[in-house]
Amino acid sequence: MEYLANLDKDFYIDILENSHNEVYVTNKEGKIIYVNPNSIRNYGLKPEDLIGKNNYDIWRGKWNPPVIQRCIEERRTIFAEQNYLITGKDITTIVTPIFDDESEIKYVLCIVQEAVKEYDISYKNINAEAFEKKQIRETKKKRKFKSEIIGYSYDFCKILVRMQRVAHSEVPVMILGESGTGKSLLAEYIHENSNRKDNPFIMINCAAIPETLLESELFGYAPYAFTGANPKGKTGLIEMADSGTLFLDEIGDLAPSLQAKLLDVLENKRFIPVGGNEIRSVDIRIITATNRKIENLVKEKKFREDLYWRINISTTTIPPLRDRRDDILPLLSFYLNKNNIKYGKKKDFSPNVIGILLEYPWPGNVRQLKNLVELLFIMASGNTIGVNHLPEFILDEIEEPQGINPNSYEYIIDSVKKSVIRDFYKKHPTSRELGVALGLSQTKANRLINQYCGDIINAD
Ligand SMILES: Nc1ncnc2c1ncn2[C@@H]1O[C@H](COP(=O)(O)OP(=O)(O)OP(=O)(O)O)[C@@H](O)[C@H]1O
Repeated sequence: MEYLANLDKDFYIDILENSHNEVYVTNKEGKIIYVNPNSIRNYGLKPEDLIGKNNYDIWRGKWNPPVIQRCIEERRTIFAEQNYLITGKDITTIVTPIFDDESEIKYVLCIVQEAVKEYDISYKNINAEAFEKKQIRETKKKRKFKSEIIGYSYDFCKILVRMQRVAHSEVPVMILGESGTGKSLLAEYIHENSNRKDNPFIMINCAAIPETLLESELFGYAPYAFTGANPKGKTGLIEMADSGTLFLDEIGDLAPSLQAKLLDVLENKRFIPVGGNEIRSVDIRIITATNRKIENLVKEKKFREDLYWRINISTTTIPPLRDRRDDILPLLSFYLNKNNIKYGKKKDFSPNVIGILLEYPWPGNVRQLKNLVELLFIMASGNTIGVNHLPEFILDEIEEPQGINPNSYEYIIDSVKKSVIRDFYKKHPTSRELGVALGLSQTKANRLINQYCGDIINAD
C-alpha cells in the first residue's frame, strides 16, 4: 500500500490526538499502550496517568459492562452500550482485536463515542468484579435518584453508608465540615433515609437570625405574647417539625439562653412557647451542623457542655473537596449536565479545562464548583467550555508542575518552543494562519495551540 508510505508519523499522531472519539489501545495482557487526550474529558485522567498501567487494575468495577476481556475471549469486534459508573455517562464502545501474523491478538483497539441508538450487545448486569463493598455501590445507585448527592470518593461513600445506618435510628447527628462541603445536603439525605421521611424536614440557620427573633422562630409564641405580635400567636419551627426532623445549621452560633431551652426540648420532648404557659409535647429528631470548632467553644464556655454531649452522639466530618479529588469529575459532570438540561444545550468542557479544574484546590468546596460551572456555562457561547473562559483566579492557582529541572535539555527546548508558538499565535491567531506561518499542518498547529496557548486561546 504505497499511499501509506507517503504519510509521515506526524500525520498518524495528529489523527489520533485530535480525534473527537476516544482512542484507547491495550495489548492482550491488558497493558494500556495508548490513549488520546479525550481520556481527560471522559474520566478526568491524563494519558500519562493511564499509559503503561494495567487496564483491569484501573477500571475494575467501574464499567458496566466490561468489554475488553470479552473481545479477547470471543476474538471479534464488540459493539457495546456502556455506562461509566463514576459519572453515569452512557457511551458506545467499539472494541476491535488486532491480530499478528500468527493470528494471535496483538492489540485491542477501543473507540469510545457518545451513545448511539443500535447496539450489538447490551448487557443487563454488572459483570465487573466488586472493587468496593457491595453496600457502597448500592448507595451510589440509590443516591443518584434521591437527594442528588454526588460523590465517588471512598471517604464520601463511607460517610453515606454510615449515615444510612444512623438514619434509621433516632440518634442525633452532628455534621462538621468547611462551608460548602454539603452539610445541609447530607442532613436532608439522613432525613430521606429515615423512618420520618414522610414527615416534615425543617431547616434553620442559627447564625442568620438575631437571638430574640430566633427564640420565637424556634419555639413560637402565645397569642398577644408581646407588643406587635400576631394576636393568634405563632407556631414555632420545633412544633412544625413534630414527628419529623429539625436541622439546626450553624449550631455553634446558638445563643446560650436558647441552648438551655433546646436542651430541655431534647431531654424532655416538651417546650413552652414564648409568652405562654402551656407545655407542648413534641417528637423531633435533631440534626446539627457547624463549620466552627465546637469543642473549642465548649472549652471557652461559649457552648454548653451538656448540650454538646446531647447532640454530639453520632458525629461525621465531611472532608473538603480538595481532600476527595475523586469527587471533582463526577460533580463537574453532574452540574454541567444540569445546566445542559436547564438551558437545552449540549456543552462540554475541553480536556484542558477539566485538567485544570481537577488540580484546583476549591476553597469554597462544592458550592464554589457548582457556581463556577454555571458561570462557565453562561460565558461559553459555543459548545466547548475552553481555558479562555476560566476566571483568572483559577489560572493563577495552577502551579507549574513540580519536580522539573529547569536546566534540563527537554525543559529548555520546551520553553523555546512554547515562546515561539505563543509569539506567532499572537500575530496569527488561528490554527490555519499559524500553520501557514510556521509551515505546519493545521492539525499540528492546533495541537501546539492547545498545548502552549491555553490561557490566550481564541475561538478558531
Ligand atoms: N455531594 C454533593 N453533590 C451534589 N451537590 C452538592 C454536594 N455537596 C454539596 N452540594 C451542593 O453545594 C451547595 C452547598 O452545599 P450545602 O449548603 O449543603 O453546604 P454546607 O456545608 O451546608 O455549607 P454552609 O456551611 O455554608 O452552610 C449546595 O447547592 C449543594 O446542593
